[in-house]
Amino acid sequence: MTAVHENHDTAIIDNYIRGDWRAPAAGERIPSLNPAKRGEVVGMAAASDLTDLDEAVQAADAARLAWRKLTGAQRGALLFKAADLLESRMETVGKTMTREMGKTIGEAKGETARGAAILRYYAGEGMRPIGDVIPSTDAEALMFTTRAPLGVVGVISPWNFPVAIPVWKMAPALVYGNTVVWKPAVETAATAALIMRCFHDAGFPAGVVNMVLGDGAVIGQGIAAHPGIHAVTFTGSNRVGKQVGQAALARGAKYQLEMGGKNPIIVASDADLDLAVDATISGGLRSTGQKCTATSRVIVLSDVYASFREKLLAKVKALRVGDGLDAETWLGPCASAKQYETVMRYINKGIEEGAELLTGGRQPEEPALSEGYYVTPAVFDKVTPAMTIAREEIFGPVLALIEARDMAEAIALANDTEYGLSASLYTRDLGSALSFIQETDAGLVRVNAETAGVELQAPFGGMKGSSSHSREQGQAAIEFYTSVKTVFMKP
Ligand SMILES: NC(=O)C1=CN([C@@H]2O[C@H](COP(=O)(O)OP(=O)(O)OC[C@H]3O[C@@H](n4cnc5c(N)ncnc54)[C@H](O)[C@@H]3O)[C@@H](O)[C@H]2O)C=CC1
Ligand SMILES: O=C(O)CCC(=O)C(=O)O
Repeated sequence: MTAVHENHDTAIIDNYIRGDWRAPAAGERIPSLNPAKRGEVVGMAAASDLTDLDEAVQAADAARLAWRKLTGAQRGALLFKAADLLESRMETVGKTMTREMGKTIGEAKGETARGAAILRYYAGEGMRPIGDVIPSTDAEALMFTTRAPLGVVGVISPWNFPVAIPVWKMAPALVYGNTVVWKPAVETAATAALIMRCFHDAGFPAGVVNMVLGDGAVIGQGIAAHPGIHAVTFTGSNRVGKQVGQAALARGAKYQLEMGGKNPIIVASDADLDLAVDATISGGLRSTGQKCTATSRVIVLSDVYASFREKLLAKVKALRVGDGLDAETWLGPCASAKQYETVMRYINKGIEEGAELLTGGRQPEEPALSEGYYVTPAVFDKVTPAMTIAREEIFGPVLALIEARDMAEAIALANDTEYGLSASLYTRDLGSALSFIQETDAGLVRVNAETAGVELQAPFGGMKGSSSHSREQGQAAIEFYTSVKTVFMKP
């Protein structure tokens, strides 16, 4: 059985275990739906149970000794092949991603290209140093560090970056000699199957990389608690992330969590307001605001507040909402009914708590869009730091304008959150930029650039409640996916 029957509109999406596509043991399926067209089923994904998970863990365990014995260059060569395949399938992957979770086709193809670039980056890591020689106090001894893989790594990934996130977790796990059991979000199961197909066609040995689809509470929690899984990496909500971390900690497994954000952009009095407006829109509303790095709080200094608000509103009102497959669309639907309901709940809460909705926050009026989970981009004015829309992650196209008297107050407001993922400042003043860099509590600090958009070769992760204080991507990945061995050797 193949994973995705591309010529049909509805794909049958099986698990991928021990190098083969497998129907779930219990025969159950969950639909992956098109959020732009209520009722359109993109794929019927395996609704696996713990029997399927056990089989995948056994396959990953059986494959790991042979896999770790390969050289990094040999493992990297397979990742290079997977990168070429993913790149060559960009159209199909991009289109499937847009149909499953709604982001525009341009963003979806861009993300697929990013996935290929991440695979290539980690393919190259197979040839790079993995340790240091440390002078010993014993003249006859050679002392050095090397790194060992952890074993079987469980990967739990969300739907908002269905290619980039799992790839930036699986590629380093694999190149450093681990085997993988991956549970993608079921909302993007068809996209996940296309990634697995690249690994399969690249010739990865059976069992090295496995995919088990299913309900998060069953398979995700099953991965976190499974005694055969040595480390767990998770991206998603704070609520689930904490459960995953606790389950892994309880059995002594290594874990890494990347969770939410409530990311601020500060617009200083001397900022180029046009650039700041563009960054606010791009950072806050691209991918329909469904990025952990999305701009959510827009903190503007009093003396430019009114002119910034006017420029922002004019541009936000002109954004075109529609099906992500339509080349004219700037903003697609929310990814699912659940996400749509969450966003509408926050918009209503904002109004109830006294913020002023200046634009958007409604279903678009075009009849052609009545079948999708669309929300017009919303801008709230008169937002105070205590309001729910200023405190909780919304994950939707909602911007909250907050006024600050001066830079000191703006930075204090920016830090007034349980999260600490990304923060941005628009200014021309070096002093303000330096104070912001030093004082802001965020893992990603951006000056004259939007809050979203991470570079694959740089460490990525948050402070405070946004992460387990670890970093992903770039050279930082080696810290999670390997264990350091200090070797002391004498003749
Ligand atoms: N940091 C980020 O990039 C993301 C943040 N979110 C936030 O989470 C909110 C809810 O989105 P969801 O898709 O429901 O996120 P979620 O945290 O439920 O899902 C993320 C992943 O965890 C899995 N999962 C769900 N329950 C689990 C459990 N009990 N144990 C282990 N794994 C489990 C899911 O199947 C998915 O693969 C969003 O509104 C947004 O605020 C969602 C997706 C990504
Ligand atoms: O901003 C980005 O490029 C990455 C965002 C991200 O990691 C996320 O939303 O989960």
